[in-house]
Amino acid sequence: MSNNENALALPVGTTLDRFIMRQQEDFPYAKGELSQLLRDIALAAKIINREINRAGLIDITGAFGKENIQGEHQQKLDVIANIRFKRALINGGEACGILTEEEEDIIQTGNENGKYVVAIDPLDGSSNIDVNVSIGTIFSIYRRVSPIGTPATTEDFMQGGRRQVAAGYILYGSSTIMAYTTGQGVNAFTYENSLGEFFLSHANIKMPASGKIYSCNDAYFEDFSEPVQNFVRNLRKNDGVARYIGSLVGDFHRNLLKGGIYLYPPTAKSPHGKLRLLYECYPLAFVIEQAGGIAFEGSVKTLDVVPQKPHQRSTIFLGSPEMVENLVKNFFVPEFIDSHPAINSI
Ligand SMILES: O=P(O)(O)OC[C@H]1O[C@](O)(COP(=O)(O)O)[C@@H](O)[C@@H]1O
Ligand SMILES: [Mg+2]
Ligand SMILES: [Mg+2]
Repeated sequence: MSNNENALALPVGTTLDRFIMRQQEDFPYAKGELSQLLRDIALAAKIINREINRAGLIDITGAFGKENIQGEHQQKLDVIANIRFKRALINGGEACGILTEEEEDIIQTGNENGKYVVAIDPLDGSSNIDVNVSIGTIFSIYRRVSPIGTPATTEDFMQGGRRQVAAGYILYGSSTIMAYTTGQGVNAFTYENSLGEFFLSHANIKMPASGKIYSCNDAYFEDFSEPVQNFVRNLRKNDGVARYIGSLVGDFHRNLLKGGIYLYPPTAKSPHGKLRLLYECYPLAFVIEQAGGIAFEGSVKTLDVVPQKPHQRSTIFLGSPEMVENLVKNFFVPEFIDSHPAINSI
């Protein structure tokens, strides 16, 4: 295209679809199933984006009136998002099973020839739904280990964080962004409402090595272990900037772009952490490692945590590498480091 033509008709950019197809070309054996799965997730995200944008105008705000497997009161949008993703994955045909925050058991999609399973947090940041604060979706994809042509099994989901073939999130904020990795870096796409398309807006994201931002719920500060309290105190003393939206996806995305650290240590209320390993911690750990950051559970890297149960919780410290290393190497007591040799791999 000539410069005049580009000046006359500004290029709109690379659509998510086109980017997925180009990435697929890197995998000569690929048949397009993972590409289709990513497109199915993007489609559900577009529909949820439309519903979130007009949530106050249609009766989809407030509590749904039931509790989920986590013992949390479901919001209507939690349930709606769960339905939308299930439907998109069932109709898409590539996922044989789904594990979702909103349901206890694995969902059999009926696509027994599907090669993948998806673990998903359909709506992240539920406490912010009705107050127009950024919320999100988090997803993690594995190639199944159970035989093709049979129902999905728990084993398909319990392969461990390093077996994810793709992971990412959608942020429904001032703009809607889908960011994901397939192990070849992290790219983010911004949704263009009028064209109904996601366009590449952040190519090959690299997280700043350090930063000033720390994100943790200060209300639990007294519960934090002394090393973590000292780490936060030290940040406060050294121009640290406290930012906590209370939506993991929102806090994560900001810190990914600006540098920073998100901490959800053990608390009295959540002694094993609050966040869920399979559909919150693992996927964001995959993304952050691909962007040059570190995700740490407290004694090992998050992606090296061995999964025990589908809905298990985990503590997490994830962010800019220098900040996580500083926490682990300078604030964790030597005895703790000695008794947790994996720390030295940080
Ligand atoms: O209110 P707390 O304890 O700080 O927890 C906030 C965290 O809980 C979450 O809302 C949990 O996710 P869900 O909303 O998907 O349940 C995170 O998004 C957020 O970071
Ligand atoms: Mg969540
Ligand atoms: Mg959720």
